[in-house]
Amino acid sequence: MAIDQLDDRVILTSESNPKTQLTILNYGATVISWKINSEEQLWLSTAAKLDGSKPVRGGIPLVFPVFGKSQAEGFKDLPQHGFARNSIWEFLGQTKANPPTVQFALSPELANPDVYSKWDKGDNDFTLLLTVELDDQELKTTIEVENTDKKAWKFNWLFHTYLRVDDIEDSLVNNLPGETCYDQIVKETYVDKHPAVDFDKETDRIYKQVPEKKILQVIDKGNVLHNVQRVNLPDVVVWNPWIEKSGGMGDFEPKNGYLNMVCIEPGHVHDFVELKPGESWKASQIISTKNKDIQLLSI
Ligand SMILES: O=P(O)(O)OC[C@H]1O[C@@H](O)[C@H](O)[C@@H](O)[C@@H]1O
Repeated sequence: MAIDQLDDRVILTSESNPKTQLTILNYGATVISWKINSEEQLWLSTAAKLDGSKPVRGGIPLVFPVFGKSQAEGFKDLPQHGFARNSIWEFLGQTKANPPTVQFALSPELANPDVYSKWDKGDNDFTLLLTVELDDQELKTTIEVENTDKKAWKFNWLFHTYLRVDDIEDSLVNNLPGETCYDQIVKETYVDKHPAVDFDKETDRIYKQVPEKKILQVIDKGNVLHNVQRVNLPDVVVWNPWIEKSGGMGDFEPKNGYLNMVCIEPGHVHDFVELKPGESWKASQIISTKNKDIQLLSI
C-alpha cells in the first residue's frame, strides 16, 4: 500500500487496485473519502469545512466523549458530540502491511483545548487509538479508549458514518425491525415494527442494544450497497436530515444532498462506558460491499 502523508491528511492507495483509495484528515481523524475502484462509498458535503474550523459534514466523524448533548455530571458544558471530531489527531504511521493498516492517536495534550476543557473541567487523562484497515472491498475502523488517569471516568463513542446512496427514497435499511428505538423527532421510545427503515421525512432514531449478529444493510432498489458490522457497539443511530434540517445547515451542500446520504452510526450511546484507571475498551465498525445477500434475521 502506498501512503501519502500530506500536511493535513493521509491518503492510502491499495496496491492491488490504485483506484481503491482512502483519505483521512488529521483534523478529527475524519475519513473524508473511501473509493472502491473509483466509486465513492461515503457522502461528503461540498461545503464541508476541511480546514479545522468546524467538524466535517460528511465522511466518518468520530464522536467522543458524548453523543449529542447530555445533562449528566461532567458533560453538561460539552458541545454536541464532544471534542474528538474537532481536535487534530497525531498520525502514528503504518502499523501492518496486510491488510494495510494505519493508526492515529489523541490525548489531552492534542485535544482541542476549548472543547476538552468542558469535559469534567479538562481533568480526565485518556488515550484514543484509531486503527484504520483498508481492504479491497472493506473498511474497518477500530477505536481503543484507555483510561490513563488515577480516577474512573465515563464516555460515549460513535462512528458518525455518512454512507452514500443513489437515492434515499429508493433505499432501505434492514435488520432494525423488532428493535427498540428512541425517536429524536417525536421524542418517544417505541419498538420499530416496520419491515425495514425507509425514508420519506427527517429521520433521527437511536436503536438500543441491537444484537451484534445483525448486519445493517443499506439496500438500494433491492441491491445490497453497504453492509455495516459492529463489534462492541450495541447502539445504532439512523439519521437523515431531509429538506428543512439540511436547509438550515450552512455546511450542507448541495441542498438536495440529503437524497444521496444516510447516516448509519454504530455506537455506545444509550449508556456510558465507565473505565477505571488503567482499563481500556475497544470497538470496531466494518463497512463492506462484499456481501450482496440480504441477511434475514429479524422478527
Ligand atoms: O450537526 P451535527 O452536530 O454534526 O449532528 C448531526 C446529527 O447527528 C446525529 O448523530 C444526531 O442523531 C442528530 O440529532 C444530529 O442532528
